Amino acid sequence: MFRIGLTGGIGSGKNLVADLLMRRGVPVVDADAVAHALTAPGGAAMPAIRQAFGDTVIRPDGALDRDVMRSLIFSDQSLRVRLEALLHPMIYNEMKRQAALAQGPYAVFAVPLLVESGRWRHRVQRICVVDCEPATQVARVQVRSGLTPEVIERIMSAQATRDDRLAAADDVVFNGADTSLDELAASVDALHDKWLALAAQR
Ligand SMILES: CC(C)(COP(=O)(O)OP(=O)(O)OC[C@H]1O[C@@H](n2cnc3c(N)ncnc32)[C@H](O)[C@@H]1O)[C@@H](O)C(=O)NCCC(=O)NCCS
Ligand SMILES: Nc1ncnc2c1ncn2[C@@H]1O[C@H](COP(=O)(O)OP(=O)(O)OP(=O)(O)O)[C@@H](O)[C@H]1O
Repeated sequence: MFRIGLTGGIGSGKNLVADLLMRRGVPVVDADAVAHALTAPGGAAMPAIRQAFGDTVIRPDGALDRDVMRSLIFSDQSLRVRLEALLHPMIYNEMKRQAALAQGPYAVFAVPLLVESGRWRHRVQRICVVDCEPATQVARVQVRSGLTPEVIERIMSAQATRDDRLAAADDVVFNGADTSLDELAASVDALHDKWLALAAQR
């Protein structure tokens, strides 16, 4: 199957683009969704997380305490590396399992850290970047999560820069501060047509 990697910085609009594609019947395998399932109560990653980070990162219901873990990993790079080393292979394996069930001319892999990670780049035929101004990322995430601009900027500094991401892109969906949802849907429709045509040529 033709494979598209969909990526973008925090708050760029990746989830919106993925939803628009899903509404067009495209199978989307989503790294964030898999990561959340692995760290939910009873999630498969929780025993290893408890072992590596201790009980303070576990909520009473057995789920990952996301606020505690966020403050740990975005203030200490070695802890972020430790969490990623544990979670990323599990995320990847589960995404592979889900992808094997996908049907259709092409599938989309939504991966926030696609450009940063060596794992994905060569496993997709195209990279699509959802792009917006960094200030728009901060504003959107602030509204959505209530995190402070300082915390959001710290998360952004653990990600590829806008330029690095754009340099890796085969396709770009611009979703800036002034992009309406109708404009975003029109960009997604155009890409969907393009990817269907490319998938048909293979
Ligand atoms: C730190 C955690 C607990 C915070 O949880 P929270 O619910 O606030 O965020 P969520 O998981 O929904 O991620 C939101 C966004 O944060 C950014 N982000 C998450 N993890 C990372 C990371 N390791 N490095 C850089 N950015 C990250 C991405 O843009 C992602 O889309 C969580 O992000 C996590 O477990 N991260 C490690 C797993 C990972 O690397 N996930 C990225 C997708 S593979
Ligand atoms: N063009 C837009 N118009 C209005 N709201 C938008 C637009 N693009 C994104 N948003 C809003 O901004 C927030 C972030 O978008 P979204 O969740 O799609 O981003 P993301 O890149 O998946 O973020 P993350 O990396 O944090 O998961 C959401 O609340 C979304 O509804």
